[in-house]
Amino acid sequence: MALLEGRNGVPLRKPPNTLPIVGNGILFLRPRQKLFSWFVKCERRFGNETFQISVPTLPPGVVINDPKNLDYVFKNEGIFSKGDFFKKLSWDLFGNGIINVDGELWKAQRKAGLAFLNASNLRVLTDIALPRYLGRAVEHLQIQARARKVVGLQSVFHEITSQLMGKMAYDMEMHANDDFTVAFDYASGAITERFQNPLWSITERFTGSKFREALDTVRSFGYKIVDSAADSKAKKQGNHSNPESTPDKLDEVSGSLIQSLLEVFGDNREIVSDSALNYLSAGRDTVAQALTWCIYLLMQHGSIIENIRDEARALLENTQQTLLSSHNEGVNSTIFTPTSLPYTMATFYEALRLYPPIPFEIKQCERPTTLPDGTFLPEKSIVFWCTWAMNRSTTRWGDDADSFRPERWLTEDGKLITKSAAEFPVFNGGPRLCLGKRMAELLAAQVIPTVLLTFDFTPAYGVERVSKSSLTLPMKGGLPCLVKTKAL
Ligand code: HEM
Repeated sequence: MALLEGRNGVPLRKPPNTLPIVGNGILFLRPRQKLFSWFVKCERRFGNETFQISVPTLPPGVVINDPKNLDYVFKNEGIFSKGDFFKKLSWDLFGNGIINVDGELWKAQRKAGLAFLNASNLRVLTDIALPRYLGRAVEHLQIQARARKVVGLQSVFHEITSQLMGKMAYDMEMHANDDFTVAFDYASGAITERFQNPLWSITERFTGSKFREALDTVRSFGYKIVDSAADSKAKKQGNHSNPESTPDKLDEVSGSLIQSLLEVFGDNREIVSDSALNYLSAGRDTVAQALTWCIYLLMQHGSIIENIRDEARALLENTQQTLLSSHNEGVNSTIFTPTSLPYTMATFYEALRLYPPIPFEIKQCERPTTLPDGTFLPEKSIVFWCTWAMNRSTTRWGDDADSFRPERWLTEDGKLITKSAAEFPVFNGGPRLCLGKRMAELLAAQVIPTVLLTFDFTPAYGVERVSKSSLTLPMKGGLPCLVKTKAL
């Protein structure tokens, strides 16, 4: 394998404390919070300069921080692929799912996803499904408030996104605390550890029995989704032939993702199952985590909560609507959209900036290339960017980059500022831009004002919350809160 040569003939700098042989490997064994801080320190030391990283588990690699370089990576999907390295380590969990493949297999799954997330399905999501599941969450919180019980808010958000994805994508009832979810969480943590532990293939032989059990649970759930899709198709056909039955719009679109996958991949049960599981993980965990970190930050910034409430109340008053109404099943939250609530969306984006649900990204070079800053990358080398650190760059976000300040996302006349994917890579970019970006925004626009107008939240934890080991950013121990119902 070729070695890194440098930039315009000059060798790339290495981070301080790089050791002979193990390079920066020891750092990768430390808790992820320490690793995040290390990347932030490196970003502040090197700025936009690409630097070299050496970890015994990784092929030769560089860390990029310059949006110009990232833009080049996004636009050259043919050069920068998921690569053998990533695929090998995450294969047991993601298999042939969209997150783990390139080429034709990726294209076909992306097409199925685009069909699922079309405008008319998203309309059913915002107008019927979300108000229903959000309404159930509000009811649950009201009961907990009356009982003065501590509530785990991360689980509440997870429950909303599980029900939503379960019904719309798979036509299945799914919940946040089912065996599959627990097993998936465990397996995701174990896969992340593979990226840090050079001896994983040996250590897992001795310590991996729980991991293997978790993978079995995940896999059998994948097959359950596929089998249930076939049943549900038959049931629907039966209903249509019955003139008495009037399926609601949600029933009509439910299961549309799995049905598209079945159409594309026919009876290849394994690929359909891998793909379904990948979509499930991409679609429900990320949003639930983003909402959790957002409320966590808001609990430390009471004035921002008041601004969100004012914005949402003004909208309800102007349109003479009420949020909780006995006529609706669920809440009447449809009026809350990304366009109608710029301050709320600025807050959501600011939370995503400080706590990006996918904090690290890795690509591998399929052939030699040179980045726009002149860094030469040989075939198979790794390109690494840490969204967590890029989003805290003082060069790009100012001296207060560490502060939670939604106003930075607003123009003087209150309009939302948009950033390019390379400047703000939270949703990735280029042809592999997150397929669910719009869905995530629609969810945030309804969930955040609804819960803040209906409840006061008080932290029921003593220390700063951190993320646990995972490919995404779950809050370790969840977000325990005391909840008080507000008079509307
Ligand atoms: C705040 C919420 C979300 C964030 C921050 C987020 C972020 C991302 C990121 C960074 C990637 C690139 C991952 C990689 O290739 O390594 C991605 C891909 C993807 N996301 Fe999201 N996502 C979110 C919500 C959603 C939702 C709601 C869905 C709906 C199903 C979704 C579906 C996908 C899919 C299918 C991909 C793979 C796209 C491809 O490779 O072509 N995401 N997302």
